[in-house]
Amino acid sequence: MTPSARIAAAIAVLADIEARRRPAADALKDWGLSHRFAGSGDRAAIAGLVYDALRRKASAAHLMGATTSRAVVLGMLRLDRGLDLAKLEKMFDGSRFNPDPLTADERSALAAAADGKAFADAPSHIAGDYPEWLDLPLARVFGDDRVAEGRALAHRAPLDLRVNTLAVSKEAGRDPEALRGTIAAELAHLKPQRTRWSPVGLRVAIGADAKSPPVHAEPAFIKGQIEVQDEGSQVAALLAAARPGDQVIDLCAGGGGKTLALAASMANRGQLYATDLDKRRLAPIHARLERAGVRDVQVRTPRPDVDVLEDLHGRADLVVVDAPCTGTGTWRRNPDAKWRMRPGALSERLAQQRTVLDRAAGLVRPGGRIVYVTCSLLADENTDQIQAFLARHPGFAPVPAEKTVSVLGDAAPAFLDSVLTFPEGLLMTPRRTGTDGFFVSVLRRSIAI
Ligand SMILES: C[S@@+](CC[C@H](N)C(=O)[O-])C[C@H]1O[C@@H](n2cnc3c(N)ncnc32)[C@H](O)[C@@H]1O
Repeated sequence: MTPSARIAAAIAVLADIEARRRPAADALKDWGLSHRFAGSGDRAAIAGLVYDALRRKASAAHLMGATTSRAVVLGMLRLDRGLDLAKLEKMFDGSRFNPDPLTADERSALAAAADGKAFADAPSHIAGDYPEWLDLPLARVFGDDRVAEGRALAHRAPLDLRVNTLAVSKEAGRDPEALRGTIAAELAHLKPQRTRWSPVGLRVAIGADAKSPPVHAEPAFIKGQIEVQDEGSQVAALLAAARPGDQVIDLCAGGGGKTLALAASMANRGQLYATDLDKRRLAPIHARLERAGVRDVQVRTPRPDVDVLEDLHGRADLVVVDAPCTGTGTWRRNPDAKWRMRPGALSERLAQQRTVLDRAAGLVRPGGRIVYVTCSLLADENTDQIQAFLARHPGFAPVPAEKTVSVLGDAAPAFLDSVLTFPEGLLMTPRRTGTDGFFVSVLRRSIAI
């Protein structure tokens, strides 16, 4: 397919998403099924156009003065891909498979982008590309920076990998930097860069038209030496500071992303218990633990009316609560979710977070810690949730961010400068740390019972 035909296809897929209010992934899948001639490169490029258009949906529509899928794609091509009027005229030529020629209105809207005034009077939620109802909640956290934070969330995320020190260590010694170097050399064809904060992270940039590389087919992945994990998630697991020999509970283990990282910090020594409310979410963890060479994890699959952690009450050195949340910090990766999110979903998550935090409180030993993590940017799910927890559980106190970050070693001071800090914890964002948005709060239980 030509670049123009791909654009026409992306406009059709977006129109389907809007008309049938369906998830982008479903609409893209259907398009693929009914256009079997399209190769994998075409499909990836069309998906890239659709997701980029969703990322810039509000600003692109504002620029074009229309909310149609064609307007949103045109606005995105101008704002995000930097295509100027002359280039767009050539691509929108109306020939077979290509989009119709530009109208006079479209031409003048696109020309206006060049003078930089198109957003001078735009409200924050349009300039920052997020839903209007979230303007106040985001203003509460970021103030006037919310537009810049929203813009950073409207860019594509890179592909981040975590080097699994458990699986590589036999070949290169235990020094994480040496292990990272070994894997970086093995993946040289992907041009990985060392991540800034995580000492075991590698970052692969992905171009606008490029597919995500098939990491799952890499020998290093098959051998369990790398995992796909956003650097923010890696850092959140590092800040939990699980140590070899600890008794650790991962209460919301899901598919095990954090569990695997915690197990690596513990160097397979001690005991890590992984559980989740939903056994279907937990199921993939078994194969992942096996592939990663993790030996110190017991998976406790939930059972109806049974407390599968009953024997662990008041015993854990560390309980990690990777809480269910709105995912507002991951909008780079899920631009579709950004526009689909509703206030009802927030209240539901808040109730779940309360339940799981209260459960965690009963599991920690005196002197032990809860590490509460969300991939949300909203105060309701982060600082407010922790304040309410501390009011219900006066035996816990937050550990200051300055102390929490010390596990990052040489990177700690710059990391502390980059994050937003609160008495209850710290917040990473794409704009500040180049990661997904993650809130981390460390809560220590007092020794006195
Ligand atoms: C953010 S996801 C976890 C992601 C996972 N830790 C990872 O890194 O791949 C949140 C998880 O919390 C689980 N959950 C929700 N309510 C819970 C509860 N009351 N107790 C335990 N888990 C719960 C959900 O099923 C979901 O898998």
